[in-house]
Amino acid sequence: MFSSTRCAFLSNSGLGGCSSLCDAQRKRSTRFRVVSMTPSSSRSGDRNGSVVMETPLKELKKESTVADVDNNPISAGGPQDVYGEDRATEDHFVTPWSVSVASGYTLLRDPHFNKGLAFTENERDAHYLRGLLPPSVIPQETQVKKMIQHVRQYQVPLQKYMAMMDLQERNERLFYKLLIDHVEELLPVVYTPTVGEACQKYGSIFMRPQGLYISLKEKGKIREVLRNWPEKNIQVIVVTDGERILGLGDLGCQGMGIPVGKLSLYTALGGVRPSACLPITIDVGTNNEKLLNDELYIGLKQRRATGQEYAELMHEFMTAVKQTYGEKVLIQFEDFANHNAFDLLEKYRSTHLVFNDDIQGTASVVLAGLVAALKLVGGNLADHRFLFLGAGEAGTGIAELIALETSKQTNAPLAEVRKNIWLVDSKGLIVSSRKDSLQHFKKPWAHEHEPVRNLVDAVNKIKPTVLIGTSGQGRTFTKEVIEAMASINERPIILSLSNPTSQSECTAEEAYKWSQGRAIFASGSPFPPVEYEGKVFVPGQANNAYIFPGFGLGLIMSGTIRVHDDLLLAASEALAAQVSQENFDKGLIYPPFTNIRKISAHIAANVAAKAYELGLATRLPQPKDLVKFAESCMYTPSYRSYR
Ligand SMILES: NC(=O)C1=CN([C@@H]2O[C@H](COP(=O)(O)OP(=O)(O)OC[C@H]3O[C@@H](n4cnc5c(N)ncnc54)[C@H](OP(=O)(O)O)[C@@H]3O)[C@@H](O)[C@H]2O)C=CC1
Ligand SMILES: CC(=O)C(=O)O
Ligand SMILES: [Mg+2]
Repeated sequence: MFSSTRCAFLSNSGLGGCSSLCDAQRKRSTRFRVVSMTPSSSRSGDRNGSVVMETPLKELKKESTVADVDNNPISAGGPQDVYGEDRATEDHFVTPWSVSVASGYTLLRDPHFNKGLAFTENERDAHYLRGLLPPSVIPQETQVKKMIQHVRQYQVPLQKYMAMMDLQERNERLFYKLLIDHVEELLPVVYTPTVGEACQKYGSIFMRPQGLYISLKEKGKIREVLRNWPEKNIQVIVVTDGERILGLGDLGCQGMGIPVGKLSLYTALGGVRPSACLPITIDVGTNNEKLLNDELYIGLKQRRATGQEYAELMHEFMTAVKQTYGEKVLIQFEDFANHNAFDLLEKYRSTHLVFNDDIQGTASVVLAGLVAALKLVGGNLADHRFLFLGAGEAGTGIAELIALETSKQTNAPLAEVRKNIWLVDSKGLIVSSRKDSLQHFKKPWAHEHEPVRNLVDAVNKIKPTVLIGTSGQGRTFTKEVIEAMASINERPIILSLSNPTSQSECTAEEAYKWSQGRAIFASGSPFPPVEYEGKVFVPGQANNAYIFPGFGLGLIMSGTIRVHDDLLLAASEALAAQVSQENFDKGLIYPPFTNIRKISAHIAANVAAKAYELGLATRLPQPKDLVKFAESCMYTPSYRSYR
């Protein structure tokens, strides 16, 4: 469909494009690095199957009319979202290499550059859009208003989710603007709880791949698979193997919804460029019988590989990522089952920039909430007693960070402060006399105590001031449990962290009602405000989404090369400091998500400051004002003008 005059070049960050480089273009393009799109070519086009011609930047005069360079210090030097078009000789380009994206119909189909009806009259003339759009020019703000109405018209959360995914596929900047402007309303749509249902039904709602699938079939070829991804300057990868998706269990390959959702929060909440984010699902099979028998299941139809086969695939993946994207790419492990999660973290934490969100990110967010809660209930961490239902990744991760912080505050040995923290798993209270062989991550919590089988008895015996649910089992904080907490404490702190909503240990209403309105409550998935005896209680959301976007930004902007526990403490401290008196007055222990970008900038700054202090940051010199620097690094989704 492209004539020689209309066919435009494709930039390193533009999707889709013309199927071959036309002659006229080829002539003009010799001064530039130009990618001719063949079916196998990628956006950077430095691979077999692409025609690549490069010209160093000095041969291109810098020009001032390209208004859309990502003004982002942390992406400088790498491929950026730069729009140009095929008037190559007019020196329209500012990147070191590559330029230009498709124009006309192809431009409208490119989610990175599409602006829909917001294309101006001039842009419509310049980019061959005349006639391809209805005549009205509608600014982005108005498009946002229209889109939020569109999403609101759906009553079913999954339909809202699909409307959002559809928008992300059509117009990325509008998607992010909408998400940022309506974050409280849309977080439950693109993230928990709805993303859980989306993963369960991924096979039937699957439209277009949104991330990379690396299965056992790709063993031995993972570097090649990584090169198939159209973006080259990757800064954050969220990877899952789908074995423990939220509290929904093994969803195999359909767990992809989680990395996709988490990374959209990296951008919306933390300001990391979308093109720097790569969602990955490792498919080693699934043990979910329902999926194995489902003809629409999108993953490998085999039982999960384990042992050496699993370890080898993961090792090839970890090695390939570092070789492809370098030392400083951040890898976030997400929703692995605990029998792999702890081992993977242990194995790679000293060689890669990795963290496990469920173990470490969750710990950081919960510690922040607890520190804030102490302002309402009084005392220091050391004065409190903690009981967990659930002793897996989240439970033991949080327990360890509380112990670490308490030990720092009191100078008491870790082993000593751990004695104030108790965990219950599916077999009862974890005590030293337990006959079953405890997994290694439970052992530090096996204190001297008689065996206790159930949670109510554990509450009555341990007399905790804080009860934390990390069991993945819904409605396990029964009336009896919450009444017991309320009889022991004037202000019981109760956190039901399990996701999605169906797995929450109790609802907000139950927590407030059964404690006669005295509980300080937060949950992993959001609950609406509750009215109890004429008073409105607003529950907080204790979710790692508060931490990982800002945490990741802090690591990236400082060029940090390893994650140290002190960085998680720094993130936690920064989040706790963002809870205002107004929030406390409402009984909240987390600030609202409406301010999340500001919160993320503070988290990023505190994390980066600690990384510099520990000598882990490689971006030198250290910026003077790290909060401002963090803000300046953030991607903003406003449309750029294409001149
Ligand atoms: N709010 C947030 O930000 C986050 C929330 N989560 C949520 O936390 C939940 C747990 O995640 P994670 O820790 O990774 O999962 P794990 O599988 O690692 O741990 C689950 C733990 O719960 C225990 N358990 C299961 N059933 C019961 C029961 N009936 N009674 C008591 N204990 C039980 C398990 O016992 P056993 O060891 O004996 O099998 C295990 O110790 C999930 O729902 C997840 O969505 C996770 C991360 C972040
Ligand atoms: C929030 C999260 O990471 C989880 O539930 O697994
Ligand atoms: Mg998770």
